Amino acid sequence: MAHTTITRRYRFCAAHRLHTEHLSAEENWAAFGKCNNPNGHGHNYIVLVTVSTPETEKAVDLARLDRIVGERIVTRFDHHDLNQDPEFADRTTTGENLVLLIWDLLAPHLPEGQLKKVGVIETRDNYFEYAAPSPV
Ligand SMILES: Nc1nc2c(c(=O)[nH]1)N=C([C@H](O)[C@H](O)COP(=O)(O)OP(=O)(O)OP(=O)(O)O)CN2
Ligand SMILES: [Zn+2]
Repeated sequence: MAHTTITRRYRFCAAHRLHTEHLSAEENWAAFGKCNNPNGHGHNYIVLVTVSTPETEKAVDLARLDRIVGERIVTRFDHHDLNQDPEFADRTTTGENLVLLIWDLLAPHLPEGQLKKVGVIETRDNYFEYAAPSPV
């Protein structure tokens, strides 16, 4: 069945430090280099949310999508330190972990099966993505 997809762009600014309590100071530095600096650093994150709808269903309204992403993601992370977020208590604040967390925070609030992909642009050169597994 034909599907249409829409990708909408959101933004937030946040600080983080790549660090894990499971490694020593030296091991953290070896693993994460300058991103392990104790003072942390910031990014202007861009989040790309892709929803897809079969032609027989009504697509999620963009105003509703904005509200969900605003409440669940932007308000939660904008001008915050990601390392202080409870979901990162035992996970490093990598882009890989952030994109998975954003997926997990959004999926339960969207019509079942409509969330297809989440992308996070962290820097000019770093893009992280998680996509729903294709049905077999
Ligand atoms: N596997 C991962 N490695 C790194 C991540 C990550 O999320 N997953 N993140 C970082 C840092 O957050 C860092 O801010 C990005 O580092 P880097 O690419 O070095 O960014 P710069 O803009 O400073 O790039 P330069 O190439 O040094 O100019 C690191 N690693
Ligand atoms: Zn960083």
